[in-house]
Amino acid sequence: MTTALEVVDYLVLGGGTAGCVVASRLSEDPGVSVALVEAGPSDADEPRAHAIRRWPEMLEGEYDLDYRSVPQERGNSLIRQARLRILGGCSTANTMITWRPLRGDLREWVELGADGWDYETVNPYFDRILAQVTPIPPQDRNPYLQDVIDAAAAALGVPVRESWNDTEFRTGAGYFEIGYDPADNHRSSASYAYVRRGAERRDNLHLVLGSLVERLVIEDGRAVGAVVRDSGHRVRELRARREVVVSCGAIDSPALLMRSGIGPRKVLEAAGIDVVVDLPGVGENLQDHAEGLVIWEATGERSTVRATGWDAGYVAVVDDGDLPDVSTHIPLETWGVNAERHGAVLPRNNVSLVPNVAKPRSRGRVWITSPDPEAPPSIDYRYFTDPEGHDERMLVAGARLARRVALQEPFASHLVKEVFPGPDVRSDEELSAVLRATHQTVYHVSCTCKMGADDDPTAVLDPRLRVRGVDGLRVVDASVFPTITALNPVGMVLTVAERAADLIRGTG
Ligand SMILES: Cc1cc2nc3c(=O)[nH]c(=O)nc-3n(C[C@H](O)[C@H](O)[C@H](O)COP(=O)(O)OP(=O)(O)OC[C@H]3O[C@@H](n4cnc5c(N)ncnc54)[C@H](O)[C@@H]3O)c2cc1C
Repeated sequence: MTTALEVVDYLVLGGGTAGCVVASRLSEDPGVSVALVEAGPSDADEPRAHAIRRWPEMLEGEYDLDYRSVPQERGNSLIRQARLRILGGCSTANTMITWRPLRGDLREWVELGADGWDYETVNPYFDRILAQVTPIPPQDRNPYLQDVIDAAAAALGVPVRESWNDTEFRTGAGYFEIGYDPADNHRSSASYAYVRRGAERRDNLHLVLGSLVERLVIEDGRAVGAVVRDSGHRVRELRARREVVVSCGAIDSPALLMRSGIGPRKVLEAAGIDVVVDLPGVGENLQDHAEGLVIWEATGERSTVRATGWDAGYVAVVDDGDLPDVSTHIPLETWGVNAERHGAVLPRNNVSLVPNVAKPRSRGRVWITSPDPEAPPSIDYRYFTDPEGHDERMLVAGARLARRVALQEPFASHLVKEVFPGPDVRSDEELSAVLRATHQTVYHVSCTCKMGADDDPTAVLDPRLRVRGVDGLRVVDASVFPTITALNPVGMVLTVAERAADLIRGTG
């Protein structure tokens, strides 16, 4: 149903990955009304959103907010952070590599004060996910990827995995599990799985599309609604009888809180916004996965068979923890723009490995400088700034692992020579400098409205995802993570949203 009511029981702001789950689950109860407010359009008539292998065509176009950062002290200052303004949000343009929550990530969350987010409690929520998550079947398996998987397993001594989500692991190599239907390559986004396949026909779910939330309405310490502006610049107020849920993603959720007067006093005052709650953690604690790049000139031609083109990889432990330290994707086409900008001349026939820092310790921030809801927030990732140098060490370690894999058959036979960073770049210092200057984001920005313990002044949310200092207001999306997941986060975003629906309904 697409007409909007002015007053509903639950207002869900942001119809992205998490927002679609929450609105769909809450509207299962015909006795409540839910409005899902999304700045972008429906994905229903966008063919590039349906075929998951067309995901690159969704980037840097009309749906992509394409956020830039402030200059980076130690990382790449030219990162383009894709954020999708369309129903389903980033799940409508991503590669949907989906992992069951890792026990080690949740252990860390509980240690940081997220009571109730232990593995035993959270893990069953992954099994509720409606997105079709599947190991890649034979018809979509590219034989070149199989060669790299086999080489990685042999070179690094990790097992080849046929599937991942049915077991607990620290290491492995294999095709990933992906949210799609292999029969027709249809993306299983949150929009498709949760809203368009059923929930949108419910009378009690109101889709309010093309509507930007300017700010929350807070009265007497309680969130009671939101001011929204549609594409015709008509501004109106929507109100919630029960709760307001913010699901605008790890960049725009803190920005919306700040525009509404919830955030660090200094930031709000500098932006000319009246302080409603001085909450210093809003926008802080930003984490992202930075990925390095190693490129080789390749021999011969390779098959173009694919599910998404980013279908496989390996995860490895460098130190001795219970989580992977390095996660490496094996792309079918090299994303070479950062290397070329650095002066690399790439042969037409090339292949690459992209190792990312799985558990980064650096913390960045996002903040606003104006009350204008269309003004892009400022982002400072502060990549590779952790005092112990852990992130830099893992970036270098990831590139060294990639070089080891390249020496191993059957991958070695695909390669002529390394062309980037190049065989002359040998010392840790040299490797670090080149990799840091040219790294890419894996688009996993998170943790900017983290949940945490009562005595943590930087925790924006309590462990039931309620915003501290305001009644009737929760945040549900990748921003609530206390720390970033070691692997691709969308499985955890969906899991968190499933659990959030129970917390909101009072059944979890
Ligand atoms: C290119 C790309 C590839 C990726 N690949 C993978 C992958 O393979 N596996 C994986 O695990 N993760 C992947 N990710 C990351 C993953 O998709 C995200 O972490 C996840 O989807 C974030 O979900 P979210 O609900 O936090 O935010 P989003 O999905 O971004 O949803 C936020 C929504 O809020 C809306 N919104 C924002 N502000 C407002 C406002 N003021 N008013 C109204 N609406 C608003 C947005 O339009 C958007 O729809 C990828 C991301 C990208 C961009």
